Amino acid sequence: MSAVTVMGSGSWGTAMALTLCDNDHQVTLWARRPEVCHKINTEHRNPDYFGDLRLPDSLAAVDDPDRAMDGAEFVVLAVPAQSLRENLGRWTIPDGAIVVSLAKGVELGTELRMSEVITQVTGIGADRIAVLTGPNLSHEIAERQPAAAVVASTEQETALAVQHLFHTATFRPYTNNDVIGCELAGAAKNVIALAVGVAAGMGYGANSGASMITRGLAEIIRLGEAMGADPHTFSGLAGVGDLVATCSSPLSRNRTFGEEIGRGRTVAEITASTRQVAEGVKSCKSIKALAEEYGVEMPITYAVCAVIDGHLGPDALVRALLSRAPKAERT
Ligand SMILES: NC(=O)C1=CN([C@@H]2O[C@H](COP(=O)(O)OP(=O)(O)OC[C@H]3O[C@@H](n4cnc5c(N)ncnc54)[C@H](O)[C@@H]3O)[C@@H](O)[C@H]2O)C=CC1
Ligand SMILES: O=C(CO)COP(=O)(O)O
Repeated sequence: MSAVTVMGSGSWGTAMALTLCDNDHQVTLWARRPEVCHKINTEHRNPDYFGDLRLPDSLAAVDDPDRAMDGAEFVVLAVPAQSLRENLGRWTIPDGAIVVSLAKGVELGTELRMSEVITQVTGIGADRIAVLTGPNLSHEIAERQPAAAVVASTEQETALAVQHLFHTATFRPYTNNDVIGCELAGAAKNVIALAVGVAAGMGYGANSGASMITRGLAEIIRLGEAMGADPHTFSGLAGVGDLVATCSSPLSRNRTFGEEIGRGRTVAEITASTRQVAEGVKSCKSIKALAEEYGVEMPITYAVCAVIDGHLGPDALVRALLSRAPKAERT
């Protein structure tokens, strides 16, 4: 049994906390809002994210970050990507703790991956950081539906420790040492899910979705290879696996956000109507900046940025992609 603290009590932090409780770890969940802590501690529910789902009695919620992390051997970071730097700046991660990053985003302005932000702000070395990613829609995980995942770390011992930490009867993490590929894949698939959602919202069917998923994968691989990722990572759970799950599922916030755009709502309207994060709405810009930096073509990502910025309507997005100059598939 290990002492684990999950920092962030939204959908994914809560689902991972209950998975860790299923493994009999001593789990503390940090929630910003005292009323969320109260509900978790007294009613064993987090209704903003999981309706009536009963959380394990052993799960303790705390609203003070220092108290939440006191004595933690593992600290699991589950706040949105664009808030990670600010939060880490306020927190003190216990000496020696292994840090697990859950956020799927690339920081705006710096274009840093989450593990890089963690090292930059806390000074914690890459050998004590792991990234957990893969096809893991939180509601399915919270219902204990079977799923696989990837734990990536440059340090094999860290990857193995985190794999062991999370491995339950229904949740099966594999290890991987390609942190760049795993993090990039997790962030970039959200952008492709926005595009697939736009097409779905406009009434297009499976052919359009599959075409965007496949060409989306091609542009993610192009960027990944330029950044030094292992191309094999993209045919694994962090790549194709997460891309297919996110782009196909009505549970995906990114796909749903795209669908709403496809139906004619504005980005401002959709953002105002949900408290949940759709990381691709911001990360599309940092991924576009990476594409520019590495000189890689990412037409779907560029078109998504134009739609999010209001420069392109949903129908123009589809036209823009189809009217590009004809080319061979493997380029
Ligand atoms: N929900 C899912 O199915 C999965 C989510 N992820 C990733 O996990 C990360 C967190 O996502 P979710 O938990 O799903 O989001 P969410 O929107 O459900 O919850 C976000 C949580 O962070 C808190 N939060 C928001 N802004 C904050 C700030 N500035 N400072 C501190 N806390 C803040 C919210 O109060 C909430 O507790 C994202 O990067 C997402 O891509 C990864 C895999 C699955
Ligand atoms: O990352 C996810 C599934 O693996 C969750 O996707 P959304 O953030 O689009 O809901």
